[in-house]
Amino acid sequence: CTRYVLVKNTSVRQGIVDAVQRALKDPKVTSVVICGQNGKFCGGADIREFAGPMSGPPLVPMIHAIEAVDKPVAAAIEGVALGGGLELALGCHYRIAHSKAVLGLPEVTLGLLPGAGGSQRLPRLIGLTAALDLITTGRHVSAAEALKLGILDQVTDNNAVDLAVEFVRSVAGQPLDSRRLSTLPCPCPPDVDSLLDKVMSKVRQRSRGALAPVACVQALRAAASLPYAQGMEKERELMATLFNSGQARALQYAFFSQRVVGKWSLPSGASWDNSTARTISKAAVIGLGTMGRGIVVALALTGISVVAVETQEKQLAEASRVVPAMLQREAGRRRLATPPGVISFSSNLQDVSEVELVIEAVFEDMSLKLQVFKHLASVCRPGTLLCSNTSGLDIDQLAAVTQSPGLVVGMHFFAPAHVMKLLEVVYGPRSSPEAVATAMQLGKRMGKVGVAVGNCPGFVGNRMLKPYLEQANFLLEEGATPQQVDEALEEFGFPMGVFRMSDLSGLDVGWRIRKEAGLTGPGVESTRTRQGRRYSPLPDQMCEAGRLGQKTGKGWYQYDGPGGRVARSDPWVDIFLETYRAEHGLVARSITPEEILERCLYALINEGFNILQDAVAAGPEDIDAIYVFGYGWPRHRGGPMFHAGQVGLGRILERLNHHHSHPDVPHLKPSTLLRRLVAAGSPPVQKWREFINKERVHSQL
Ligand SMILES: CCC/C=C/C(=O)SCCNC(=O)CCNC(=O)[C@H](O)C(C)(C)COP(=O)([O-])OP(=O)([O-])OC[C@H]1O[C@@H](n2cnc3c(N)ncnc32)[C@H](O)[C@@H]1OP(=O)([O-])[O-]
Repeated sequence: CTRYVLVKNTSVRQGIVDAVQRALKDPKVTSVVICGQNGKFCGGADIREFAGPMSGPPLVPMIHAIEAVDKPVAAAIEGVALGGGLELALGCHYRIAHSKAVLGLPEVTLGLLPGAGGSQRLPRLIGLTAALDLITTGRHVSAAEALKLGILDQVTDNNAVDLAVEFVRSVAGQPLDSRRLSTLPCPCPPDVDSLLDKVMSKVRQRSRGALAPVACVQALRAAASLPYAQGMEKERELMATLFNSGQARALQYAFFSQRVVGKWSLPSGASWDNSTARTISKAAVIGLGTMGRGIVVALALTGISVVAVETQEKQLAEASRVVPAMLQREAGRRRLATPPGVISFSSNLQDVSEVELVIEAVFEDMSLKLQVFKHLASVCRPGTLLCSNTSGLDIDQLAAVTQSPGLVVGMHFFAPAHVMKLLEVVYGPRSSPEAVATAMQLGKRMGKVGVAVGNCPGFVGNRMLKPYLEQANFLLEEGATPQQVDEALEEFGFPMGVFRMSDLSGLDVGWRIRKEAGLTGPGVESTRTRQGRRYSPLPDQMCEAGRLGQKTGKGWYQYDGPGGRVARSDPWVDIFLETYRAEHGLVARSITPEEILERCLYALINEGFNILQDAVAAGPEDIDAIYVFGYGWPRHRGGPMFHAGQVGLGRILERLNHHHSHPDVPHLKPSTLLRRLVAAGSPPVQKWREFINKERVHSQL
């Protein structure tokens, strides 16, 4: 048995073919072990290669050739065996892995299916039911789980390559027929059709409009019902359709944008590679409402010790009971051991004096937050980082009441904070690179996708949401129903339309903010123009009628009772809208789903261009990551800015101009950046950063 170590570069496939051929010809070689380099088996195909024509030997025949070899071939899996990497291992006769290795077929997350025989070999190895789970979710599995599922033959805590060499030597000369997966039948449960139908409806529901999960189920149906060669033909056909779809491009863009945002930079020139983060081991959270509790759990899961402070005794008692259970549940969900005794509860702000970082998560009220920050500035030791979990308040104003404004940043979590992946790290004009780097690193430790954003009302996510919500309300005034608007948005791929979402989060949240902004409340005249802009008082009137959403059992929809989850249309809302229109002399017209999407989504996208223009976000990837990870934007549509590129910037500009010129649909004035991009020939989204920087240098923005 001779070892041929494979080169790790773009010619990996050629390397494998050459090495296997040499091994076959060499009479001294009785068996073969395929391993990776530097402790990594293979992360799969290079996703960047998908944009151009593939070079080198194709994967499918290469894997077939390996499977057909009449000397035993084992894959020695260290690090990762993902996508094409695992498909290669499935072509080997044996698979031996290190206990820390991770395996999976994540192609579905890139808009593809395991198109190098994976959709046909994996079910033959582990059965249809388990293969459906792995392939339609794309989830990674540990070596221990892979062993249990039957993907692996052996797992070791020692050197996997050494064990694989020993193993293949021990089986040399034994018959290999039963090890060639393509020749085996696919183990299926008796009710195979009903299983496939159930999984199909589940994937359709989970990722509405996404093509890849559906194609994965179709490929697995072929594995269950057709001979291997025909199954491969089906796999090839489905792969070709997916490969050329806009969805695959969108999902591959989303893969890279998730990584691009980690390489943050600020307008000052500070960036991820020239700023030093502090490592935090002790933190505090102030305020144990829904957000605070989730943040405590997210911190505790990283092993950071947390002082959880709540001054209201009743709330504190409840949090002390609920938070440990939340921690245990979340640790279980992530298959982690529950970190022991890392949380201490207190009603005394004085108890945060020894921590290195504080996250304030009190009620969204500036005067309350200012009070807390003043108090923290006097209690904490010098050098403590002070962060605010605000969803849109001015970070600079908070920084101004502390002795070290450079150590103040926003950490905007999304509810539930221990589950949702997005974290907006908000830097004010005085935030230091060290503070931003620390918050970003802390977010990464918590498993978040952190995006550094500038300080402005609503930051990126909520600032873009505002025109989107406005247009949705205007559409109700003009004749749409909440169901029509929601259905159009859900058809587009959002898990929930805007009104269903508003019912879930509570209509009073926005009502309070509008009252604080002087847009509604006692003494404010009930007109459709406020502070010089078109305004819809519909959501305020819903709140005044006590319809706060699910929590009151009534909102834009009706529910079975307070806390009910199933939304049903409510004739009360129809009458309410008719009365409102009559009072204001509005004549309901028929509104198409296309108009709903244009008005809501293009308004949001237009604000995205304004945000890029104002340098509140460093690039379109930042906005797209925020919307995909925090606002339910369908991942298979890449994000709002990517989507704008797919639709065509010229088309977006033309439709915005069209709606803007309509006398009763203001606020849709196209952004200067959008106009300039169109004038420059609509460059692809990957070129926008460069374009914006050039325009800025030439003072065109
Ligand atoms: C017929 C064909 C059938 C086959 C299909 C497939 O195989 S589909 C593929 C199926 N495979 C997958 O879906 C696996 C996708 N990859 C992953 O899940 C993770 O990267 C990881 C678990 C391998 C490592 O996680 P980690 O946290 O340790 O590291 P990290 O995530 O930060 O990445 C480090 C750098 O590597 C880059 N890069 C990584 N992978 C690829 C790639 N395949 N390609 C290109 N680039 C890739 C990544 O962009 C980053 O670059 P940067 O920003 O430094 O310039």
